[in-house]
Amino acid sequence: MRPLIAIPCDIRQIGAHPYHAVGDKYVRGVTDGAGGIPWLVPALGDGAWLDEVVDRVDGVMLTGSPSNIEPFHYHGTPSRAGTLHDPARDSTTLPLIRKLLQRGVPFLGICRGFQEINVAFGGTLYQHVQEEPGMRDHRESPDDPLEQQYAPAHRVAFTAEGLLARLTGLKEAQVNSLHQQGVRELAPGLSEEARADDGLIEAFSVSGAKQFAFAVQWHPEWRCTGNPVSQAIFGAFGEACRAHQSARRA
Ligand SMILES: N[C@@H](CCC(=O)NCCCC(=O)O)C(=O)O
Repeated sequence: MRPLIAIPCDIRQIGAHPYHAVGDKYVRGVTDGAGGIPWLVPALGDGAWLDEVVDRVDGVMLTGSPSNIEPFHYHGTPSRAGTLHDPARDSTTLPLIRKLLQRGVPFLGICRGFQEINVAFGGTLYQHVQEEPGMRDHRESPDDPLEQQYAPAHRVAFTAEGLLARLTGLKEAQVNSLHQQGVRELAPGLSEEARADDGLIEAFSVSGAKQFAFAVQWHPEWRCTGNPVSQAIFGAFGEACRAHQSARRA
């Protein structure tokens, strides 16, 4: 049996109606990268139903999204006019992350998901990384073809003897970059796993977690089977989900 891996949805407006949605590349990261069965979980907020989700799943993947976390969650200044938010997603994923840690469910965070884990643990974010002194512009050019948007954009150095270094056997990698927010203060309890040349934290794990609890600012789900670092990340996540599945059934 393949492990059941939950993917919390965004709310996307399509025509006149809001939809609960997850991008295809994330679904394929779960099927092709982690070897799991994806379960798209609607963004319905916290409640007893979320505890039941946590009880039933073998792992959770938190995706990227164009929307930004509402800054009051990290005591940030209000967003600029026109910023895209997704309060339904915030009110689902932030409590979910805390429940996952308590219940030992493996999780992988990507881009917005990486930022959510930091915020859920009490960290803060830069709202516009490119405006910080010495920081590069980490945004993609939205008019470029997808091939170019997801092409390697900059180097990240892996923390010596960290999880990424152990999983890949590498000291560094070139990664894609499609975000404008980023970790300002890393939350207590998180350990840095990779950093860009401008100093931005690009990956972390939860210190001392019993389960796989890891996140990256870049997008390993993009064509994950063609990239050795992405394969290592999804492979380890899938293995952790299978171990949790076995433990749940024992
Ligand atoms: N909005 C945040 C997070 C950026 C992010 O997750 N981008 C991915 C967009 C494409 C997708 O849906 O995968 C920021 O700007 O930092």
